[in-house]
Amino acid sequence: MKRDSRPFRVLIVDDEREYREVLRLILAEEGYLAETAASGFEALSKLKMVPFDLVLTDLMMAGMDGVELLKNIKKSQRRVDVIIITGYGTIENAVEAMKKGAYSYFIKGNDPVDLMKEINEIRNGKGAEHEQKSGQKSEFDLAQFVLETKNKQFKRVLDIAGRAAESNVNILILGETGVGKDVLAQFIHEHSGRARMRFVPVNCQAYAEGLLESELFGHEKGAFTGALERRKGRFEAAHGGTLFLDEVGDIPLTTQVKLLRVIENKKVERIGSNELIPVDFRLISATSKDLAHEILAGRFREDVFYRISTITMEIPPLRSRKEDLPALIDFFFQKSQKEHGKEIRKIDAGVKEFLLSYDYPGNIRELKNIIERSVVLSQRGEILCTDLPEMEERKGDGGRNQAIKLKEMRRHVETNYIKQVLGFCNHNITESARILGISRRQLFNKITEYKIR
Ligand SMILES: Nc1ncnc2c1ncn2[C@@H]1O[C@H](COP(=O)(O)OP(=O)(O)OP(=O)(O)O)[C@@H](O)[C@H]1O
Repeated sequence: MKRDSRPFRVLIVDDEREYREVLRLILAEEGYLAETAASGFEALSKLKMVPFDLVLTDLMMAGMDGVELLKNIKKSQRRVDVIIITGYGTIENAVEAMKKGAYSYFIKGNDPVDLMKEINEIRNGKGAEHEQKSGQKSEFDLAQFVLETKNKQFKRVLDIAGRAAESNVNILILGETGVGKDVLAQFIHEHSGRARMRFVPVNCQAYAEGLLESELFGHEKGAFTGALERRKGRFEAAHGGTLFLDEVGDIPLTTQVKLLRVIENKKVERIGSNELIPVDFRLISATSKDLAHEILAGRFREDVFYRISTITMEIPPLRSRKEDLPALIDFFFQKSQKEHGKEIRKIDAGVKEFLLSYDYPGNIRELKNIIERSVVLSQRGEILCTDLPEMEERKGDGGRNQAIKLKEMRRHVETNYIKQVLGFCNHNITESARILGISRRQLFNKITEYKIR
């Protein structure tokens, strides 16, 4: 939903006349239609008459405070976003207010440029996105996923995820690429007490080392070349909600040290600043790497591992839960037809057989892609074997499998024959090599390779 087709109306509520007037002037200069109210009561009566988009309200006010006002607004006008304005001493209350549906909070005395950015964000539509999060309707639509399973191991994972969601503990999700770690992280967030707040994913693999730190911790203007503006990091963005560190195994060691500090102290320091900003987040991490191996190789810190993995769960690869394939295949066919406006009336028996027996090294992502592509490429409502290049590749694979078998056969025959000759020659290597028609060195190599004793 774009809101910039009509004037964006902001209501400033503060019992301090000077402050609300200054804010009104700044907002007017930025092109907003700003009005003021001196109390929560006045604000509510103005809200009844004028359709405001955003309310900026002071937290501490006589009569009705900012949180009370927020509750009243969310009761009757859920679409109106609210930013809480607060002093340093009352940040905790502002955080509580965010849990009750405030969009964010702004500390009096901070640079108003930050506040303007936040307001712009709301105007540009992110507010609408957030509104979904803070309202009854969830952005993560369970109907978009198959979270029922016939597989014992995955059933257990879902059960643990559901129970762990209610707590605040750090969760580590393991599993091969494409098994649905991201989906499970969102599932946990949506079942937690933080569901109304943000779910902030960070793909740690996607950033160069320095950039990852700035992404996570934020930076001050001029903190490094290219830091043209002050920027909040993802820890701050996840305040009150859930931070999801995807591919956590790819975080460089130096960043891991800093990460550990934030996880332990729940305070973040933007790059180029000494100020410690309190952050309240729930941490979910995921990786497709073998972290035990990474720790042994000196690429992952053991202390970080223990911090992030109070509860660990591993999603099984799709090839080991083939009993779920029929439901998943059906789901992705339905979804793709709807999304691409196509109707599939006939699917080749060979295609079905292939989809049910293929091993999916790319897991659910691969299954989803194969089906989506076949639906997009389908003609006259039919899906043919030729629409699935994976089937052709597999035919080629048949040849490779045969080659492996031949190699095994050769190994078997050679091992037995070498053993016989060695016995016949009383384990004399020179004599055995002569009979076999190979050099001493070649025979040594074969004895080692075939582990002949
Ligand atoms: N249970 C599910 N139901 C429907 N779709 C799913 C399910 N699990 C995963 N998917 C889909 O499969 C794709 C891969 O899922 P996801 O990104 O969660 O995997 P991942 O394990 O996090 O992968 P990576 O390790 O590459 O980050 C996504 O498009 C996702 O929507």
